[in-house]
Amino acid sequence: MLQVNNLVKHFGDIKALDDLSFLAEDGQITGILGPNGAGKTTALRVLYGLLEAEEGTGLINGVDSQVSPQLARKEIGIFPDKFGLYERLTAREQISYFAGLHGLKGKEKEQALDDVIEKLDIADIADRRCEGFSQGQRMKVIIAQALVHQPQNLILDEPTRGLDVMSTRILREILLELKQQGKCILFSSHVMQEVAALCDKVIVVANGKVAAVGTPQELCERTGKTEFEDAFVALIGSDEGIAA
Ligand SMILES: Nc1ncnc2c1ncn2[C@@H]1O[C@H](COP(=O)(O)OP(=O)(O)OP(=O)(O)O)[C@@H](O)[C@H]1O
Repeated sequence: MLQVNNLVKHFGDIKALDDLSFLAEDGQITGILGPNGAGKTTALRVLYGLLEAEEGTGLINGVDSQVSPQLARKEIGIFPDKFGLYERLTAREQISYFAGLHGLKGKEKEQALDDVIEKLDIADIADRRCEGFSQGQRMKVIIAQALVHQPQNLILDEPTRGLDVMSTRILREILLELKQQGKCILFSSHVMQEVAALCDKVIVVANGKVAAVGTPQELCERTGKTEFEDAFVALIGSDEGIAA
């Protein structure tokens, strides 16, 4: 379970988070949808303890990520907004590096690597250097490194940005499978259809605040619209910075 309570964060004069609170539950895919600059990345960074908010808390399975970052990170996997692979490492070495960062060693680490490589169906590329990997292969390696320590929660920041159609489809299937396993998945997006198609709950964020929370259908009903896109515009007054 992932929760932020009353987050306030400024960058100079910019109020990036303005009393932001939300909850992402186990066994669900929760989407944060908002235009450019809404505060999505800032909120996720506070949640995984990379950034300190002036007010409020970020909780991972109830553990405050500022107070107990090590404990909190055990239960969190991160798919960052900008990712790169170490081109000279093999996929297995890359994933192993992240397993090591999470304190896995020896036989336990080897078993975790074998498990995640099997789960993501990347045995055929596991011992190849990452240079030359396709987008889909890269995406799977990044997911594997996020999941190798078997966290309960997965946070993805704009995961489909720059991905081709095939890789996006594979990623969606992986997220749905993780949801079936009872994991808590939280992802940010500014792509409306993606959020509408995948999410059990949508948190609409604008100007560092929550503008609305609900299933895509609930948000349509609440605004009296049949299309999610129209509901979104009704909720935040504009669709600038949002992709259909
Ligand atoms: N390190 C920083 N220094 C200065 N301003 C920042 C910094 N990080 C974020 N901001 C500002 O805080 C606000 C929220 O930014 P944030 O990146 O959280 O938005 P976002 O919703 O993730 O946007 P996008 O969809 O464009 O990634 C923006 O006005 C942004 O310019």
